[in-house]
Amino acid sequence: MNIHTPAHSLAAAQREALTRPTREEAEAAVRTLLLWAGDDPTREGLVDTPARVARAYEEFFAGYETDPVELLARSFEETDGYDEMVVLRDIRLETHCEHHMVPIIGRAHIGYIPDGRVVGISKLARVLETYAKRLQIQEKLTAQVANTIEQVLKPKGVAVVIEAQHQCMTTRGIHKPGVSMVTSRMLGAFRDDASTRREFMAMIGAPRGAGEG
Ligand SMILES: Nc1nc2c(ncn2[C@@H]2O[C@H](COP(=O)(O)OP(=O)(O)OP(=O)(O)O)[C@@H](O)[C@H]2O)c(=O)[nH]1
Ligand SMILES: [Zn+2]
Repeated sequence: MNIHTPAHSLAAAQREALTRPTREEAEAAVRTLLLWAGDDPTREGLVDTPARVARAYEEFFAGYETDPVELLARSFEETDGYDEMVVLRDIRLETHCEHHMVPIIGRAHIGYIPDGRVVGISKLARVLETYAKRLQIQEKLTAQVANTIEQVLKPKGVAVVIEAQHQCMTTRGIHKPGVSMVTSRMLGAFRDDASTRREFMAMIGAPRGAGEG
């Protein structure tokens, strides 16, 4: 695969090479996991669980079916020259860790400085949601959201900060509840100009240290 393949199409291209199992095969896999956990998949409480899990997976991983670039396709130019920062803060984030397939729960903050065009503000949250409904690591999710906004909208700058708790660290393994991971991706003016970055950090009430360096 060409290294210049845009991030948003990577998952789609990779998936083309894969054969999707049938619903029955997916449910059979869940039955195997129930047995592996040590339970009896034929008992009353579990007999419908494979179907429920398959439906839940359709919801958790619906983001493979959506092209985030299309979400940003409609933009508006009648802004009377508005060229200040636009920030969407405290967007609830739910995604799944690609290592353990357990939830990562947190908040995201997205900012950009328009260059003649603005986008419907809900679309920024939709871009986040599309990438979040795929298996993720937080760094990749952060970069994908910022890169997509930059590629499509071509603004003067894009900033994305994500703070999240990883259940693979809170409910298993190292068991450290209360620990958040903070990631940021700064592009354009947010990367080049410290005062722009500080203004964004102040607007989102950023955790100390986020986005610096
Ligand atoms: N960088 C990064 N690491 C993550 C993320 N989500 C989970 N991880 C880490 O991925 C690593 C996977 O490490 P492994 O040693 O392969 O797996 P493991 O034996 O289950 O690791 P432990 O969680 O330490 O028990 C762990 O350190 C997780 O904490 C993420 O979004 N970003
Ligand atoms: Zn994990």
